[in-house]
Amino acid sequence: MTADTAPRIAFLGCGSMNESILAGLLAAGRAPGSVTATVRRADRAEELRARHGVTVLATGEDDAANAGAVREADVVILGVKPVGIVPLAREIAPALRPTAVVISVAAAVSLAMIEAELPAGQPVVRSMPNTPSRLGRGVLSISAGSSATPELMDMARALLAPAGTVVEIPESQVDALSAVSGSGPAYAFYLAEAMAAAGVDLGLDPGLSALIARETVAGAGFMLAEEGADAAALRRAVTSPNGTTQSAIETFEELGLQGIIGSGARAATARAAEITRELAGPVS
Ligand SMILES: NC(=O)C1=CN([C@@H]2O[C@H](COP(=O)(O)OP(=O)(O)OC[C@H]3O[C@@H](n4cnc5c(N)ncnc54)[C@H](O)[C@@H]3O)[C@@H](O)[C@H]2O)C=CC1
Ligand SMILES: O=C(O)[C@@H]1CCC=N1
Repeated sequence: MTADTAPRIAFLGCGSMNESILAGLLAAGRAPGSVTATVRRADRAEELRARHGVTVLATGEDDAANAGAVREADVVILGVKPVGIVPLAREIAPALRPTAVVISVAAAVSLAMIEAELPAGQPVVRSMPNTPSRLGRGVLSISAGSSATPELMDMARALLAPAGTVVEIPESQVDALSAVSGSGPAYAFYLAEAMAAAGVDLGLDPGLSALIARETVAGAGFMLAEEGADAAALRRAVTSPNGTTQSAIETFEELGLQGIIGSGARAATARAAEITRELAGPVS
């Protein structure tokens, strides 16, 4: 895709999440010239320019950086912390092209909260991505705002597809999806940390234990990524009857690990709802 034909994208707030999507799109061939990003700090802007070759504006240097980035954009991806989304939408509203699609990747900020700040009819999409988007292996949900037509959702799907698997869901399911795939990479990394700690406990050198835990979770991830993979079947293939793995899995079951993971996911959705309430402010 050349910079001339590709939709022009503005990434507003380019931290952990938006940089992951940006990197995924660039790795798949998107032209750096079709992208502008904004961040707060000049040193972070320089880092992103050096790493990705895209235009990056720093709000710390230029108050009008966000407005400047969106003026020519066909797609605007809001990637600041949830508390910053509504003020950012308000800030860019006068500079948006009427046809520009605004995609928010923020947890807990509803389509209605964003739409309320934008000109009537501005198309808005809510997305819940995850950081493996950087490798083109993300999961990215999309949910349509009130002015997002099916054609526009097809466009959003095609735009994000190079970053990973795109699934369209009703907005009511975003918090649940976020508890599985949005936060999920952290659960997998946490598992790798726990396995490394277990190895050290069993007497392994810490460096060796970290290496084998990391490579094992990554290797298992590659197997899960194969066409038609089934997590339970893959697990059974490792678990010899009356063998060592069976002992480990039975211990996990006895200690209620599945329930613990369920509780963690429920806590994530509860926190999302709580942040939404905090952002909405006191009901008068
Ligand atoms: N980190 C993750 O794995 C995921 C994050 N998200 C969502 O993505 C959003 C961003 O999260 P992270 O990337 O983790 O945060 P982050 O703190 O790494 O990135 C935020 C970036 O926004 C910049 N920023 C803040 N205010 C700005 C403004 N007014 N104008 C321009 N730039 C501004 C900051 O300088 C920073 O670079 C959040 O709303 C979060 O809910 C969603 C899914 C996964
Ligand atoms: O932790 C968070 O709030 C964000 C949303 C999903 C992943 N990270």
